[in-house]
Amino acid sequence: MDLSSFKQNNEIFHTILGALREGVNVVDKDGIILYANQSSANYAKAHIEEMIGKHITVYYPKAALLEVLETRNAVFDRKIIHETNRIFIVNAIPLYIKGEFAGGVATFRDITEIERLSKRLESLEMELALSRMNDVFEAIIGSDGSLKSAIDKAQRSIASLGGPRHSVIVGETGTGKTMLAKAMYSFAERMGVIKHGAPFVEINCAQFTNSDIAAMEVFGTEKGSFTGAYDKPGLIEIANGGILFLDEAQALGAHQTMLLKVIESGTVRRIGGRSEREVNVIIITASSKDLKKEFIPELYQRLAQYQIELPPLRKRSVTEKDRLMNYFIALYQMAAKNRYNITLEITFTDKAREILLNAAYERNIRQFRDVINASIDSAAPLISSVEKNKQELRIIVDESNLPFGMFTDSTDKDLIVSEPAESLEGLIQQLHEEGLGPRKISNELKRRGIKLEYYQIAYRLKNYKLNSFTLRANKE
Ligand SMILES: Nc1ncnc2c1ncn2[C@@H]1O[C@H](COP(=O)(O)OP(=O)(O)OP(=O)(O)O)[C@@H](O)[C@H]1O
Repeated sequence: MDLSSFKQNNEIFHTILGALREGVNVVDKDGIILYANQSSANYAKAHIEEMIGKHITVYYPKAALLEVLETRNAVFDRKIIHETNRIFIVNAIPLYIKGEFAGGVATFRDITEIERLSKRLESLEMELALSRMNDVFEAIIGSDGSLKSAIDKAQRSIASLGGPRHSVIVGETGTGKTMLAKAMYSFAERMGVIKHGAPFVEINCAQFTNSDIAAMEVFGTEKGSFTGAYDKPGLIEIANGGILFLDEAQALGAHQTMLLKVIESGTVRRIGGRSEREVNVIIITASSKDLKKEFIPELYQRLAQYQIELPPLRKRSVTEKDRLMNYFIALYQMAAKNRYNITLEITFTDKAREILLNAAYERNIRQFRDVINASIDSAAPLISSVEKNKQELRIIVDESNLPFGMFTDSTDKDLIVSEPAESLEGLIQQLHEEGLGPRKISNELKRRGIKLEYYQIAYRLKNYKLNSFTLRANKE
């Protein structure tokens, strides 16, 4: 088949194909364009006349037709990202004339908008799933296991027939107290106990330098009560109609009596103020301390009825820890999808997973989450080195990616995760760059509680050098 015979034979088809909204390209067996319709020319931002006789790659560098010419097999529904960043869905078939291979024909459609919308839909679906997860108790991992009684109490404190009660959540740092308080808020909203959109006000009383300042924030101040004081509502007033979450409430010190008064009377008096203001607020206090020692007895008694206890991570079953781990991995994937539109497939090696699940975490679930994120960070490339338009990425996290301090050759059961969470690999490289040899690095690591022999370090350094050499060579 050549250009002139193609023209003579196909006048009618030219008219039909020219009217199609799909792009159509016909090439000979060398990839020279014999025919391109108007839609194809539009997509390529060219004129039909100039395209004819040129090689297909001039206008479509990643043309599926190239594969057809090479393999003589058809290609169906291939998604191709064009240089212009437009996405096409392409079908291409080999062309046989009188039994002889003569080239190929491709039809294609621009699906950029459809793709964009479907990605948006996907991310909205994920957001929705996540928002649901945040506001229903069932989505809290462990709600059907170690947190069952805590959640039962939380529900009762909000939706008992006698009206909502104030409560206290007790648990070590990072065990999910804030998360549970937020779930209680959503539950109260759903049950109609508070109005939809009612305030949820959260404050950590321990963040202030002393209990007087914390109290001024919580209860408000009245002008003239002390030099420089001005009229300012406290968080209790701001939370009126909703929920006030007082984290580390024991830090209110002697002002706990004021809190007790709010709970008893449903009124608040600002610091330095004379009048009482009515407030209708559900107070959820939280503490990581022994409340019997920390709260004034009356406040403790008042709240103890609804003392909701959250277990530390070490008391949670391996199955729950495993579910938590999968949940945090899913959150990581979701973040990459939303931010960079990249679908990550993250796999932890069995060994890495085992070490992570058996380590001890002083800051509980929060630290567990941070360690998982740091491990994935360490195994994943930086976004700057991810190929443009890359949509899928596979990440394997092995033990070398786990944060420093977790890695050990010993069989100790109690691995303590130390901070900062940096990768062991990174630390070795850093020490090496500071001029230390394998033996000195091994000693330094031992000092930091990591047992790694000098020959193991030498091996890692060799790999590191090879990698950085390859990197440099690629750049040059
Ligand atoms: N059961 C759970 N299921 C899923 N995620 C959880 C669970 N418990 C805690 N988390 C997550 O762990 C992290 C820490 O939880 P949170 O901030 O609620 O802890 P906390 O007890 O309030 O900590 P602190 O005492 O330091 O304020 C959050 O990212 C939270 O979403």
